[in-house]
Amino acid sequence: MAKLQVAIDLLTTADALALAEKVAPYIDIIELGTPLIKSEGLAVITAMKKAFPDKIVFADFKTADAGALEAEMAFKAGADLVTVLATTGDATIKGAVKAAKEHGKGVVVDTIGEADRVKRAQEVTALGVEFVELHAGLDEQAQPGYSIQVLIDEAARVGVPVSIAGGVNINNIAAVKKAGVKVAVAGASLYSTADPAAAAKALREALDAA
Ligand SMILES: O=C(CO)[C@H](O)[C@H](O)COP(=O)(O)O
Repeated sequence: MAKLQVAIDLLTTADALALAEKVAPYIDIIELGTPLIKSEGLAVITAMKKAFPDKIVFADFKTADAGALEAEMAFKAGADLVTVLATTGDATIKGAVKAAKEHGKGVVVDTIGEADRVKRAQEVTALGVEFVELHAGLDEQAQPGYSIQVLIDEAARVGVPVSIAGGVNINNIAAVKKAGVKVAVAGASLYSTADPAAAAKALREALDAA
């Protein structure tokens, strides 16, 4: 069964907690977005884990260096998963994985900016990461002609555990699921809507549909 992850790209802990409260019944993973962590610091991770101890808390650090140190910071603050960039060297990913093993936690590799997402996903899976995020970031999504279909096609052929992030919404969630993802990540389609709880419920139902 695929998991549903809410990506919280808001800027305050209060707003993040309020959104999490609304969508919590329908989601498995709470992602604290990179701008949120830069705005509020590690304290937002601790606050979220304290408020939702049964959810998987995902710290979107997008680490590019000092993998062990940064992963350690995230885990000590309460994160269950932390992201490292696919574009960084294997040594950084290995360092984060080592810290994860020591804490009983996990590393997710984010392919944002990676030229060959499929090849890199296969390479880094061998380093012991939990799964790889096939990701088109917010700036890439804003480019003319962007379509999430490219990520869906990659997920269908990659052959290793992946999530998709890059504009997941109610119109494409069935195709995202059909591609065999481990996790579907939804950000703007939840936090930018008037009724995040209803939107999360609809995504959950679509994901769980046979
Ligand atoms: O990590 C991110 C941007 O770097 C976003 O959280 C991710 O792209 C998911 O959000 P959305 O569904 O709005 O694309």
